[in-house]
Amino acid sequence: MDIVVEHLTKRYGPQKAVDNISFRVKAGEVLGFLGPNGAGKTTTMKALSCFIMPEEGDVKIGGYSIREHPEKIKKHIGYLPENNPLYQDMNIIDFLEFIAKVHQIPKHLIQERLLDMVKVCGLEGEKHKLIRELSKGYQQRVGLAQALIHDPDILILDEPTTGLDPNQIVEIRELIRRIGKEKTVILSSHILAEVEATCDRIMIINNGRVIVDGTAEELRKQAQGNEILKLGVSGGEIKDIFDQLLEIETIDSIDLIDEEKQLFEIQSVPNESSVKAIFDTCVANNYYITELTPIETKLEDIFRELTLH
Ligand SMILES: Nc1ncnc2c1ncn2[C@@H]1O[C@H](COP(=O)(O)OP(=O)(O)OP(=O)(O)O)[C@@H](O)[C@H]1O
Repeated sequence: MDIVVEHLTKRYGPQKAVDNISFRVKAGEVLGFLGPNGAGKTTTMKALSCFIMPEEGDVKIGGYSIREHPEKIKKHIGYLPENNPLYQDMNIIDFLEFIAKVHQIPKHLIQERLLDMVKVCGLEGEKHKLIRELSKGYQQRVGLAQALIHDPDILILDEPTTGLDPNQIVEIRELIRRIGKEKTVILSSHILAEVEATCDRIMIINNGRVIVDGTAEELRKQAQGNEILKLGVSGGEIKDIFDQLLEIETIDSIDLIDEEKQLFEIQSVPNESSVKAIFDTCVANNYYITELTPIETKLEDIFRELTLH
């Protein structure tokens, strides 16, 4: 089921929380919304889940508009809100049964769905505990189970790992990845590693606008443009090596980064690789390469560069 967002705008008073956002999500895709605090991620997710109505623009899910058919759309969406509100004094089974009834799942199917969710979300050992007795990681699993109980095609997860310890984060990410094999997933985060580890595609949002949209690899390419290599060469005088490398036409600049280890940082001209020419030059001069590795622009740097303005 595809999601099509067209010119979505939501204002709170004079402020545009979401400002003319348009994008598409294909069925089966896992999309990460990334952005600093207040960027507009939650507002966009609420509009997609029909919890708020935008002033302008539209969202179409499976061809249905949120303006005309919110009830139809809600049946296809599972939503895990920020801070995962749960009824603390219910046990897991009672809570999930309650949510199943809210979704009007036929009575004779509820038991089977409950057991399914307990299994999928790894809640077997805890299912009779009260929600307030659960660890945060398990509470988050219950949040996922309630979002999935009506078997929606689309899952919208607002900061699903916030407040979890590193082990719990890994577990929830694995669970999302597993679920993402069968469903369209949109999740938000301000942690880059999170979206990189979980999502097929990343959208960076800032001040209510989409400023970048692509795979992690595309983002890196877009940001760095040129090949950057870390090169270590021995078997010759550093000045001679430097001069020989300068002869290579595809090399744009060379920096000496460690004199003792004879390490250089090499930047190639746009759209060219210098790897083969470096290798040939070293062989021709009886130098030997101690290191040759591409330097990737860190997504952290790209994120900071794009959202600090
Ligand atoms: N109910 C509201 N009333 C007034 N302003 C709001 C309301 N909800 C959100 N905003 C404002 O809209 C902007 C976008 O908020 P939103 O919650 O969508 O951002 P976010 O990217 O999800 O941020 P965070 O990562 O901090 O959760 C913020 O400036 C926020 O203060």
